[in-house]
Amino acid sequence: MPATRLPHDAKAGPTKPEVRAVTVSKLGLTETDHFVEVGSCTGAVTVEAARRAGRVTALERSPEKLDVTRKNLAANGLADANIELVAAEAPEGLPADADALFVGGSRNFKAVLDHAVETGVARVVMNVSRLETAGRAVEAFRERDLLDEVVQLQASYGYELAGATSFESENPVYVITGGAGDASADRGGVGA
Ligand SMILES: C[S@@+](CC[C@H](N)C(=O)[O-])C[C@H]1O[C@@H](n2cnc3c(N)ncnc32)[C@H](O)[C@@H]1O
Repeated sequence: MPATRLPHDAKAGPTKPEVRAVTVSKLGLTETDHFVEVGSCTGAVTVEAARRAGRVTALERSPEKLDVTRKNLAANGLADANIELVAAEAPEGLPADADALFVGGSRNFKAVLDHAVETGVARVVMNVSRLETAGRAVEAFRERDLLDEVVQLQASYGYELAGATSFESENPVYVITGGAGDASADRGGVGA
């Protein structure tokens, strides 16, 4: 896969490359999938998902940020890909035929998860950085029988200090994974 270029920036993004790698892996995207994203912001995840999924719908409540998504998709040669960009605050605007859903923005997340259950989304991944929101999100997955696992990721980046290598740490991110239906074993779920 080519490296993801993000020449256009937006507040609250981008998701770090290491977190994107795990997120996209958990989503298990294939070329027949309709991938849906809530909160595309810089489009960092949108770009990587669009290289794997057959169809993409990206929702972003901020029209300015949606424009950043659009520009970064173009910067990665994906301007003509099968991607629909929707300026809406989910659950408004969510399609009913998603195979894989990534919740990158947490507003209304319970209603978003309700929609995932109602429409039988096979793979759902939600990334959360704030502890309290992570706790509520895990509960919401569990209450809806969506939960497979929770992974806490924390990357530290090495930099040179006095001729040696020291590390600068990023905030941890909670990657909550699951899905509707009986596909837990296929997703490698551990029944968290
Ligand atoms: C943490 S950022 C996502 C970062 C993104 N994954 C990236 O790499 O740039 C969260 C984004 O979700 C958007 N958002 C939050 N809740 C939303 C909702 N219910 N519907 C649509 N967008 C939402 C916010 O406007 C914000 O741009």
